[in-house]
Amino acid sequence: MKITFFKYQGTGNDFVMIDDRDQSFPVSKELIASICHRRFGVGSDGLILLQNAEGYDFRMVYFNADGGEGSMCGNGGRCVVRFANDLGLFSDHTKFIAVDGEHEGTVSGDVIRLKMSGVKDVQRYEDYDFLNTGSPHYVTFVDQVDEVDVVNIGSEIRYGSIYGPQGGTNVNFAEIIEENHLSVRTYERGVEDETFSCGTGVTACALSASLRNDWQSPITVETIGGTLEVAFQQNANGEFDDITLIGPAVRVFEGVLDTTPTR
Ligand SMILES: N[C@H](CCC[C@H](N)C(=O)O)C(=O)O
Repeated sequence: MKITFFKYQGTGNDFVMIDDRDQSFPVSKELIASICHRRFGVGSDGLILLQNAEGYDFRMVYFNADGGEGSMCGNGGRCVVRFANDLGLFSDHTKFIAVDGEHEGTVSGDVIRLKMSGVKDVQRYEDYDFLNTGSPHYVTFVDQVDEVDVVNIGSEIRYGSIYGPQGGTNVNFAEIIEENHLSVRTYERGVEDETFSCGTGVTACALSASLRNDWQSPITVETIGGTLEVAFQQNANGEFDDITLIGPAVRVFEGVLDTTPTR
């Protein structure tokens, strides 16, 4: 079976994107993992299906590189907004549905803004915070993020901490560069590696830093793959809403997949 696909990336978090409005994509963990594989397939951190959804411009269905259906993906959400715009599904403002609920997005030149789910509960501990920004994130602050062994420490926390048994967590290491400015590296579950950027992780780090340092919105976050901005509001109960993830998302190429097994 031949399937046309597109490759998108947002700050170096890359995705295979498929227009699945006719729902013909043969979803299977093995097929998706083989497409995302960087040696045997196209190579990506995840795969996204754009489907029709009643009452919305589209539905985003996200899978991690291991082929498992993931929770929300912030950079993938920004990329699918760009994809839907490229397909002509909306002109500058869109409303779509994803696994964690409704999202809004806007396109203005190079910049994609994605409204994220609200965050009610931040579990705070001395050495780290744990919060769900659409996906679960462990956030710890370090002095020199460049020096961190992200893969080894990240996988230890992902599998070994109390978060391991419940489906695991993504693990973020954040360094404060100056007020309202962070540098973040992320170990992503489902990719089981460091990625160049993680949108829900960057969002989690920004919210955690604002709580710990009393910073106001917006917060700028450097990742390996580029710069993102997180804007938010905190209501009287301390909950975060109107969270927006802002940054570039671009189409890289298109191609045709042969879904007969590649290995
Ligand atoms: N890269 C994504 C996160 C994917 C989440 C996934 N790794 C999981 O929690 O299973 C992002 O930009 O938010």
